Amino acid sequence: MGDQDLPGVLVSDLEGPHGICEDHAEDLKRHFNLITMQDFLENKAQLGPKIQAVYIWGGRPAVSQELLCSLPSLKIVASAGAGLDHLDLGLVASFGVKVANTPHAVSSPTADLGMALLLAAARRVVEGHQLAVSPHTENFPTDYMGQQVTGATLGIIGMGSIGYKIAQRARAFEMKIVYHNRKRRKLEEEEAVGAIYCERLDDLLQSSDFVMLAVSLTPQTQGLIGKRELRLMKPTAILVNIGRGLLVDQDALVEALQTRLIKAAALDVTYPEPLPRDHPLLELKNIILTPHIGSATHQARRQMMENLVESILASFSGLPIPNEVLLK
Ligand SMILES: O=C(O)C(=O)CO
Repeated sequence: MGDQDLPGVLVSDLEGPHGICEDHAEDLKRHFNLITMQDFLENKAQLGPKIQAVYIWGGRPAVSQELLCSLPSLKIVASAGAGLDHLDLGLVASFGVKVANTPHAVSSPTADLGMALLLAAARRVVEGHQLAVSPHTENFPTDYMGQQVTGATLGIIGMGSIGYKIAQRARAFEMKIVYHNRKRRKLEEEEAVGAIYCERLDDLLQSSDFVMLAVSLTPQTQGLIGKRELRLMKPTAILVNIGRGLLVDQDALVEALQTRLIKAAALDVTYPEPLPRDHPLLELKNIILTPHIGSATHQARRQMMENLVESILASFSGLPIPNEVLLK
């Protein structure tokens, strides 16, 4: 079968910063005729009817009403990662189109990164590296102190699969774990990681040495951590965000870090991404920033691609779709 006979799948780009992973393209091309957004836009009338799936990588391409209207054969929107805040699920469903994502592929690497940020912020690893390599360093200070992780209390906000994997890792650090979630976990799941449910977010904020945001961004969670919540946290507390930037009121966070209302923050996600180069968060010493790399391991990214292929192929064959996202 020639490329043109394979089912059409829309991707943002094949290369560049917004492209799909380079080494994935060859695998994808064995199953699909990959059509880039640019090719589609240049020839909508001919290519639109051929496209049966949209492959979202790094949140792109954006799926708008206009796009959905120009894809009459579309069966599925397959989105890499766990977060779905870039998609209007109701809109997609109204076109009779299915949605799938890859929550299982990303949960372990994202939890690993959450722990890496927690440890790095607690022990001031990035600042320490800068000190150790600086040409101006003559002696190592004896008072270069961090926060102890072992035995500290970790408050996890969002106890889905990522939050739960963080709890599993934190247990190995002998941390006390409290969590806040829309729905309480089963007793045996709580006991397996020694996690205590906090019905009130305020109680978690007041008692935690580390607060980990592992919750999805929804209209209900946007701005979850604002001025009031930051004030409730301990002055020695560290905030880690591996969810989405908009979970936190960023201006309030800047102020809290500048005035030492809290000790430090470690963020894999901000808004926008990247931050403008003159953003006040970039000036602070008590912050660690990473460029949204929760799922960025070769293994996870390959599994994400393979999971998307499985979901797309299942939708074409009318089979149950692995990782289908159902409207709540
Ligand atoms: O899976 C996601 O949605 C992520 O953003 C991982 O970092």
